[in-house]
Amino acid sequence: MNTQFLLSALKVKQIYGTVPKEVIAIEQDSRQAVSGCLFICTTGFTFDGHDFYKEALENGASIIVSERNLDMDFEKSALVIVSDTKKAMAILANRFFNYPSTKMTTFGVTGTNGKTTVTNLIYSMLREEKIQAGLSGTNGITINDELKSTENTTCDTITNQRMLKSALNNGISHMIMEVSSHGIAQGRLNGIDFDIVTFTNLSHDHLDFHGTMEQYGYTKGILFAQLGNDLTKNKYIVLNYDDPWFETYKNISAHEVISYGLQEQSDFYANKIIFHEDFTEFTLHTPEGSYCAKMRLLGTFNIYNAMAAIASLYASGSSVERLVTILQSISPISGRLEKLDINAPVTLYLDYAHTPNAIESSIQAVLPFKTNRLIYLAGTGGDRDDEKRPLMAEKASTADFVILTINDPRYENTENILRNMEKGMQHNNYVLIADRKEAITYAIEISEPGDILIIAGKGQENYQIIENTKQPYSDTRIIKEVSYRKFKKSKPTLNKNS
Ligand SMILES: CC(=O)N[C@H]1[C@@H](OP(=O)(O)OP(=O)(O)OC[C@H]2O[C@@H](n3ccc(=O)[nH]c3=O)[C@H](O)[C@@H]2O)O[C@H](CO)[C@@H](O)[C@@H]1O[C@H](C)C(=O)N[C@@H](C)C(=O)N[C@H](CCC(=O)O)C(=O)O
Ligand SMILES: Nc1ncnc2c1ncn2[C@@H]1O[C@H](COP(=O)(O)OP(=O)(O)OP(=O)(O)O)[C@@H](O)[C@H]1O
Repeated sequence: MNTQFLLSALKVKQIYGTVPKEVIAIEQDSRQAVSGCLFICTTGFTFDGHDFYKEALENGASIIVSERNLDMDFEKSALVIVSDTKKAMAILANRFFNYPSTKMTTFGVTGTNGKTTVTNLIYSMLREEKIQAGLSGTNGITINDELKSTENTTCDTITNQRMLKSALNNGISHMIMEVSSHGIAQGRLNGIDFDIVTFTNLSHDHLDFHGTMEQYGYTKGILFAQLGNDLTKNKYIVLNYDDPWFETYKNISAHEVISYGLQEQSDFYANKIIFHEDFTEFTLHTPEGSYCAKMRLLGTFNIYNAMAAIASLYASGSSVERLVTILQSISPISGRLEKLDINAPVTLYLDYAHTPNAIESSIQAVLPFKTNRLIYLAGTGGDRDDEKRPLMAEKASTADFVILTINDPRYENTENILRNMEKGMQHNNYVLIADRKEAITYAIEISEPGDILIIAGKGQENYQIIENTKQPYSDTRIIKEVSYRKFKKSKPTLNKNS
């Protein structure tokens, strides 16, 4: 791209040296810098990108964008000083990739729980309609059904713009993005022209980062504000009417609100709910009429997720009747209260619950089928929100027996994590087992015919974070091996992803 044109998007404070005619790439990570690229220095939580400009130059960067003067040879490369490199990064990335989000229907889904489920439902429904759709979130980026893993649920600004551009080049017309509160707070979404933003719910999580629930809620609200005030475009906010943040969020943007919930006041509401062991039935009332809905997803929380997805697609112009038909055929989302086929006299669910509210929701979902004991394995991560730990154990206490363990220890002392969680236990039927594999083995070993087991915390993730490295790890693999040993009924079917 022509450098003058690119830089004219900014109020530049000072330019040292002569800028080259063209910029061939933009990068914020010196390790990714390539010949002829523009490197932007941003200050992070761990490093200051300004400390890496020399590495970027060695890798061939021809322009450095910085907040301060740097010791450089201006004969060889140029230095552009701006007041806020994070803001500049989004402005430059959007211009460099030519504003791809403005050329697609772009969905953003945020909330404490349910983002992956709702985004996957929207994606699957669109794919079922043969619409070219892309998806980004906790499981990575999927373009044309091809999955690429990513570091974050919500990628950094430049990766986002590159992804959107690549999606556009691949013919994608609808992009669905999981939006984390970290992503919003760090401006990773700046410049993304969302058409529909959807809110699932807000409950205790990530307070190590946000400090208070108010700050956490405020941060989520920024996404709704970012829909803007330009009413020449039809944009929508899809909100959970039953969440206490509904009233706050509904007034944040000038755009129309579409609400969903279990109360008649919502635009989309569900009643006459019948829970079956393998599916759920309910009547869905919508602005287009009432329908008998059926889905293979379980629990009241998934009725909320299904309504969030349907209401979001209704906002983008889909027919509700058609969406209700498609919903029936959608498979449960991998690792989200997913019933695993282990050919045993117990029922075992793999779940990703790692917040107090999610644990409560997953337990509520299986209670209608409980005939014997409910055994719940709850895990949490090290070096993250420690306030939620006792609250998680408190919610898990609804189960008859609880195993407290760890998801990703990182650098934290495992004893410390478990003792923290233990404080919330409401009865004495529990054990603390730091090693997750041992904990899962224990849960299955003590199970008896008729028991329900929920193995929560990691879902289908294929790693465990120990110190700062991701070690290969899989709950599914352990579950299948141990249950085969215990029940010896069928050989476990393991594929390379399990
Ligand atoms: C705490 C946090 O959110 N950190 C995120 C942040 O990293 P950071 O601020 O620490 O960046 P840094 O490592 O200090 O680097 C600063 C700058 O120096 C540059 N640098 C750094 C090193 C080097 O050698 N060369 C170099 O140029 C970096 O590219 C960067 O531009 O910005 C990075 C780029 O956007 C993110 O990848 C990183 O996510 C880390 C890995 C992370 O674990 N984040 C979690 C908390 C997170 O964001 N989670 C949410 C999901 C939460 C949920 O819902 O469960 C998510 O969206 O993933
Ligand atoms: N709408 C909901 N309300 C409450 N709990 C939910 C809801 N949807 C999902 N859950 C619970 O949260 C877990 C994680 O679901 P999901 O992955 O869809 O959420 P998420 O917001 O993407 O999570 P994360 O941000 O951690 O990736 C599920 O396994 C389930 O236990």
